[in-house]
Amino acid sequence: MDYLQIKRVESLSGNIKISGAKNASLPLIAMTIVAKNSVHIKNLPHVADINTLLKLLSNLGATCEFCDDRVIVDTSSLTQTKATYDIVRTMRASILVLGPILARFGHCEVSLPGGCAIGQRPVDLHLKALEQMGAKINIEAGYIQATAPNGLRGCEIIFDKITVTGTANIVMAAALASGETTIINAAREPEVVQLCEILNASGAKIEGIGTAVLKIHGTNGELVDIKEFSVIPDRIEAGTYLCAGAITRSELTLTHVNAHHLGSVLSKLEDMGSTFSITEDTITIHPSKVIKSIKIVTQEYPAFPTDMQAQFLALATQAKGTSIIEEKLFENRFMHVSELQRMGANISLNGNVATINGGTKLSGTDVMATDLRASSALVLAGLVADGITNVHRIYHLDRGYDALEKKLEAVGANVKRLKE
Ligand SMILES: CC(=O)N[C@H]1[C@@H](OP(=O)(O)OP(=O)(O)OC[C@H]2O[C@@H](n3ccc(=O)[nH]c3=O)[C@H](O)[C@@H]2O)O[C@H](CO)[C@@H](O)[C@@H]1O
Ligand SMILES: C=C(OP(=O)(O)O)C(=O)O
Repeated sequence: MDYLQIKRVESLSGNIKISGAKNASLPLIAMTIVAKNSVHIKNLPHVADINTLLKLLSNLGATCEFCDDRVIVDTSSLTQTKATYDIVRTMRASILVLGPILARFGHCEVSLPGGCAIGQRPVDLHLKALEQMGAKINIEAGYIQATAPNGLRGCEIIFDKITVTGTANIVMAAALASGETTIINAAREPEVVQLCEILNASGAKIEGIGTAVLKIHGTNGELVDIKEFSVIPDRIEAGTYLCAGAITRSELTLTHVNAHHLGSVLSKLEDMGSTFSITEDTITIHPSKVIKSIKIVTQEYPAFPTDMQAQFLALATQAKGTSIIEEKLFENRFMHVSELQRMGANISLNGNVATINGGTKLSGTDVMATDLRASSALVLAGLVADGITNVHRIYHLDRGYDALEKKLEAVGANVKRLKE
């Protein structure tokens, strides 16, 4: 198994190119199931989750030609409609194939994803919405069995909670359904916006894109003609490298990035003392010597993302004073706290609220990554910890960070991928 060895660095400098967004690529790859043509997707990140979803589609009968950061997916030969446990257990986002396969074939089986390291993460809202659209859903032997022999029908869906993949799933299903579907309390994340925009550019009709109410006019089973497109930049990867600049007090420039997607992250970093120079596709962080303490509550977009909570928690260990971070999305997303404590951080946890008494000296040691963003939080801590930090179980990190150690090394960090 690989691990990352990180040595303390005085400072970083240079440019980091941001990759395409994992969380945008996944629904966009699933979307190829509702296409009548082969689809050319550009700017995909080199991360394990993308390979997993492409493997799932290949198992179902699609052809996927992957070259560098591009893929051509052709689902015209897709015949299988069962997403099996061996793949779904490695990536929850496999649930994204449920809506499109059901809408196209009238039946689909997907292994129940179950919980994961950050929380229970049920898919009840996806299933309830599909039932409202006329699907019959049966859960048997760990599988979701969904049928809609007469096709899905548009209707009004009110999500009790905002769900990102739930919104994406229903948007794709509704695009092929008959009639009009209204999703109330829809997710407004840029990744959902891109999915809707690509579908619209391909002949679908979705109104209210980027708002909490989406109106989707179904094509009544007619597959859509999807044009070639490029995945939006990864705002969470970008946020992570901005935290690397802030924690090492280094000026870094991110390229191929969209600052409009990073409003709440930039605003919190500003509150902590950093300033920024921003162009259409670059962000340069000018960090302050003294990092100020912060108060953060994770919420749905456009508020502060849960996917940046662990990285800001690592940053807060180096701030002057006491920071408070409240996690509102996932009940178990503080697993990095005990590892940061082992490095010397002064953090107390009370339910879903972490209190971080900053300004502690961290010392490098062996630490265990517990999930994707916990992994990058430990890397950030390792950049400023005395001695050597070894981050183990980085298969979590590899799910969602494209060449993290290479990107950090290129700006002067001492990060090496080694074998156990
Ligand atoms: C691949 C992808 O895009 N992953 C992102 C997506 O995950 P994902 O789409 O899985 O997260 P959701 O937005 O669905 O989850 C939000 C909250 O709703 C709950 N919920 C969700 C669905 C449901 O049927 N029932 C239910 O109770 C979840 O447990 C969670 O508490 O959004 C999360 C929240 O921004 C991010 O952390 C993930 O990085
Ligand atoms: C939680 C994340 O991803 P997933 O929903 O795929 O687990 C993430 O990207 O931080």
